[in-house]
Formats: sequence, C-alpha cells, structure tokens
Amino acid sequence: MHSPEQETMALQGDYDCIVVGAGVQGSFTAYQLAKNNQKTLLLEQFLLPHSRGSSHGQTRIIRKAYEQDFYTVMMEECYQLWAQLEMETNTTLFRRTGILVKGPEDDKDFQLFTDTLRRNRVPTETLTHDEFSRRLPHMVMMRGEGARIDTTAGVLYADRALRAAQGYFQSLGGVIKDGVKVLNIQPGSTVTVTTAAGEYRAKSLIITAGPWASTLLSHTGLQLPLTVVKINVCYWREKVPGTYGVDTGFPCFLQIASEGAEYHIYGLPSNEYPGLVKICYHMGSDTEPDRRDRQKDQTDIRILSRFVSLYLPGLEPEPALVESCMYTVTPDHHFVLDQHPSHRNIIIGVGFSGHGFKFAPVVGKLLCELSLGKVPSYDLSPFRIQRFLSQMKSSL
Ligand SMILES: Cc1cc2nc3c(=O)[nH]c(=O)nc-3n(C[C@H](O)[C@H](O)[C@H](O)COP(=O)(O)OP(=O)(O)OC[C@H]3O[C@@H](n4cnc5c(N)ncnc54)[C@H](O)[C@@H]3O)c2cc1C
Ligand SMILES: O=C(O)[C@@H]1CCCCN1
Repeated sequence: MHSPEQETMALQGDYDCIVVGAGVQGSFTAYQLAKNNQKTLLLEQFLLPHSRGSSHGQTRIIRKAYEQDFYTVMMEECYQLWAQLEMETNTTLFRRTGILVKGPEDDKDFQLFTDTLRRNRVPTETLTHDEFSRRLPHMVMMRGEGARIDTTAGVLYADRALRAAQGYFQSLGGVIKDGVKVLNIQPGSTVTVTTAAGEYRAKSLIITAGPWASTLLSHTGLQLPLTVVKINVCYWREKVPGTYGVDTGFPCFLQIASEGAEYHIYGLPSNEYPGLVKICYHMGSDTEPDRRDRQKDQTDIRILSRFVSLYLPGLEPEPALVESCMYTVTPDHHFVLDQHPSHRNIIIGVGFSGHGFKFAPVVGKLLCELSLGKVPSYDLSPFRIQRFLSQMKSSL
C-alpha cells in the first residue's frame, strides 16, 4: 500500500482529465471522456453508491415535453444514448409509460408545452374529457383543463443508470476514487486538486459537484447564483393496490398550475415500491447540502396533500413515505454548461435545477467536448455563465 505522499508522486500529471463529483452528470461525463480515449479520474467525496446528493433513488422521468425547444431538441439524442448504454451494459434503464401533461387550457405554461410538442412533431395524444375519464378513471380532469400525452416519455431507472455508467467507464480503463473529497483546486495549464489522499493533476478539470458546486467554485474565484433546495420525495399509498401501477398503464404526469401551487406537481406510476405512487412538488425550501436534514419545512407536503385529495381520489391523501433529495437551482432554471471564464481548462456542469437526469448522456458529451476544445454539438447559449453576468450588470 502507498503512503499518501508516494501516491501523490505516482499520480502527478498522470491524467488527461479529472471529474469532480460522481452523480449522474459526472458519471456520464467520465464515461464520455473514456470513450474519447482520455485518461480520466472520477473523484467522489462519499463512498458509492450514496444518497446524499441529487442523483440517488430508483426512478426519474424522461420526456420530450418541455417549454423550450432547445431541451426537446436535445432529447432526441438523449434517448439514443440511453439505449446505447442499455446495450453496452445489457441493463434495462428505460421503461416507456408516456407522460400526461395536464393544466388549464388557457395557461401560458400549458400552452408552451403544447406548442413545443407540436413544433417538434413529438408523438402525442390529446384526450377529451370523455376519453380522459375512460383512459384514466382514477384521476380527475377539471373543467377548462387540457390533457396531452407525450407518448415517448417514461421512467429511467436512476440508481441502475449510475451503476451502469460508472461500471462501463471503469471497463474502459477509467479510475474512480470514492470517499475522496476535493478540498482545493489550483488552476493553471495543469490543474491540481488537493484531497486528504494527496494531490492529483490533469490537463483539464470538470466540476459536476451538484449542490456542493458553490464551495468548489469558490476555490477558483467564481461565484454563480445557485440555490440549493431540499425536495421532499413523497410516496402516496394506493387505496386499491395497482390502481396507478406501471403494469396497468398509468403514465407519468405533469400537472401545470393547479390551484394553490406555484410550481408544477409531477408523479410516476407505482413501480419501485409496490402500492406507492411517487408524487412531488417541483420546488422546496432553501438548505445547505451538508445540513439538509435540519430543513423540516412541509409547505410542499401540504400543497401535495391537497392536490392528491382533489385529483387522485384512489390515493390516501397523506404521504406514506417521505425521502429527500436536493435541487441546485439557477435563476432561470436552465443548466450551466460552460468553461470557467478565467480558466478555460476548467469546465463547469452545474445548476441542473431539478430536471437534469434525463439529459445526462448529452450533458456528458457536451462537457467532454468543451474539455477537448471541440465545437459543442448543441448551441450552448442558454447555458452560458455570461447570462448571469449581464443580469448582474443590468441590475447595477
Ligand atoms: C426529487 C428529485 C426528483 C427529480 N426528478 C427528475 C426527473 O424526473 N427527471 C430528470 O431528468 N431529473 C430529475 N431530477 C434532477 C436530477 O436528478 C438532477 O438534475 C441530477 O441528479 C443532478 O446530478 P448532478 O450529478 O449534477 O448532482 P449530484 O447527483 O448531487 O452529484 C454531485 C456529486 O458531487 C459530489 N461532490 C461534491 N463536492 C465534492 C467534492 N468536493 N469532492 C468530491 N466529490 C464531491 C457529491 O457528493 C455528489 O455525489 C430530480 C431531482 C430530485 C432531487
Ligand atoms: O425533470 C422532470 O421530468 C421532473 C418532472 C417535472 C419537474 C422536474 N422534474
């Protein structure tokens, strides 16, 4: 066994790229780098797998239904890359269920969703009130509401996906060191990161540190407007088991603008815990990543209880189980995918604002392209750091 000093000596300058943070974004970035023959080190502060960040849990939604075209456009390739990883690792990562997008027909957000679906020719079904009652007899469609199903959507098996991406990365020669927290970053033409286990050096560094991003970026002199919020992940018991089950064809859903709710409410069919349906509020209360358990605010749970009793009469209106997770939110809820403004070999992938999981394969590809100095495959203007700087200037 090497002492930390010997390990430092052995590893200095040894990597093409170091990725900090083995959540879904860092894991897919490392996987893409290894595919591009980059000698890559993936550092994670906790022992893997862990449930302290944003990527844990069994399920996430994947969908093309979005308010902005630029997300819907990226999804085409995301689906392909998810399928590719399924083949490479012989693992099922996706189950198609469709997603019901429902809300007041005249609501601005609801219209943005339906317009994006139409413009991008996403396969959809529109349900009238009668069709809705026949198809989804255990859910309520209010007068004045519209209902579209994005039939491409479904569930991603999240924990499994992280294992698959990390495992494939290692099979390509990538190195993962877990239980190794990055304590400092020294920018330069070779970037040095300091950990309790020694220093590691590489030609480029990619920061995918989720809720801890602000702490890490402070070592590079950069401050981004990121807010960390705790999400109560609520599971609701079916009065009759299977009523909202994945096997009975109940879709994921996104409820836009329900009464008393400022943000969307979303749900997934019962699947990972039989008899329990996951329904969450798309916002929570501010927290600090290492102290989220102190955040006990339950405003979101009250909003959800009311929603469940009004719209899903087949569920008990108190959560049967509450887990927790965090969002790292930007002011406009769009991601940050960019080079560091002062250190071009430091690449930043943060601020996924509670909707980044489905994009991880393309995010990984883009962060890899940025670190290799390649032209990114998509227009990154919605994701540039510059958008915050101009906001700050205009408010002066
Ligand atoms: C309740 C909930 C539901 C969601 N639902 C959906 C959904 O349905 N569909 C969807 O697409 N997205 C969804 N999301 C969003 C998605 O899960 C996140 O966008 C995504 O997981 C963010 O991944 P990440 O890799 O950026 O962050 P994380 O998973 O938090 O990874 C960051 C990693 O960096 C590590 N790290 C931090 N600092 C250091 C350090 N100094 N040294 C070493 N390691 C460090 C952390 O320990 C962590 O493992 C949801 C999120 C939540 C919380
Ligand atoms: O990204 C998603 O699909 C989920 C549901 C909608 C709100 C954000 N999180």
